[in-house]
Amino acid sequence: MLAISTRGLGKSFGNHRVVDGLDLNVEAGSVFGFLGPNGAGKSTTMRMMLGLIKPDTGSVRIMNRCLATDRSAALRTVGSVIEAPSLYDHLSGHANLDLTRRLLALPAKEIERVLDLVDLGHSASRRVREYSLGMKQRLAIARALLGSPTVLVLDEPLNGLDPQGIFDIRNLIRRLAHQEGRAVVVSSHLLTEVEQTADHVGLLLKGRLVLQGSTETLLRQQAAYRVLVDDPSAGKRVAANLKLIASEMDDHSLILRADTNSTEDLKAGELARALVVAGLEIHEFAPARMSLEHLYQDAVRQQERIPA
Ligand SMILES: Nc1ncnc2c1ncn2[C@@H]1O[C@H](COP(=O)(O)OP(=O)(O)OP(=O)(O)O)[C@@H](O)[C@H]1O
Repeated sequence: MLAISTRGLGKSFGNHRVVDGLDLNVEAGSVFGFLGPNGAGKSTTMRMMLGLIKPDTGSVRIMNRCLATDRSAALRTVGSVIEAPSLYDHLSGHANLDLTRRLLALPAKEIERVLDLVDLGHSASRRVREYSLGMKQRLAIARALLGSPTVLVLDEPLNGLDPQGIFDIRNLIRRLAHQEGRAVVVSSHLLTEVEQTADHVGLLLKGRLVLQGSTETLLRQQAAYRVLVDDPSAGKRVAANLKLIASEMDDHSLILRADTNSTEDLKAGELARALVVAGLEIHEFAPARMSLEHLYQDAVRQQERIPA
């Protein structure tokens, strides 16, 4: 089931087409990583998903309700944290949540439930000004969870966090999707983090969706090999002759792969033969995993070939 879908979603500011014909599909009970560099249009898209700004073209459906024609029913199923969490620093975590709980006319026990979910029960009576950024982020997510929305939209929730903060938020996001059955949309430009968190990804470049699908499937689509040879520079030349993309790792091994836009598959035998024929000594040769970073670089290269 689709928790959020957009069809032909578009938005311009003046002459600048910031979001251009997006068909996004966010599955229920899964994490959707919304990727793209700064200025790609992620926040604008999320704002349209939440009804904060009006699209020029296209539509948004949330839990099968049309945002334009059934706005309050559609938005009732969504919680969000957009940009920096706006919390009252001089109040406790509990008091911050209580303000929103009262506005939503929810029972008092709802606060304990969301505090438990984000693992902040022990710090609930402390003032928010004493919280780390990661704790503030978790508190903001707790607030978004008041009322048990089935969909959560989080804009850059990992920004500015230290490794422990990232780890906590990543686990929380996965738990909310996989154990609690919510759809969580997470925007980010941190490819490695999203690769470890998101079940599905969508990559936005200059307002256009250039890649969308299951993270696992996208990464498995194309063969890649990790090769350690005695002369990495010569290895790179062999790769270039075979029209392969070569990335040199810190240990001087090479990750060799076909461009994801190429229809040619990379054959291990052909590659090994070419390296040997070039007089290289192969110390290691093993299948390698593609990364979102690779897919991202390919998508950027592809887009540069297409005139805007
Ligand atoms: N209200 C606005 N008026 C004019 N231009 C805007 C407005 N909001 C966003 N933009 C422009 O639209 C483009 C996309 O911005 P957006 O914030 O959606 O990108 P983003 O992918 O979320 O990037 P970032 O991570 O930097 O926020 C940018 O060029 C931005 O300057």
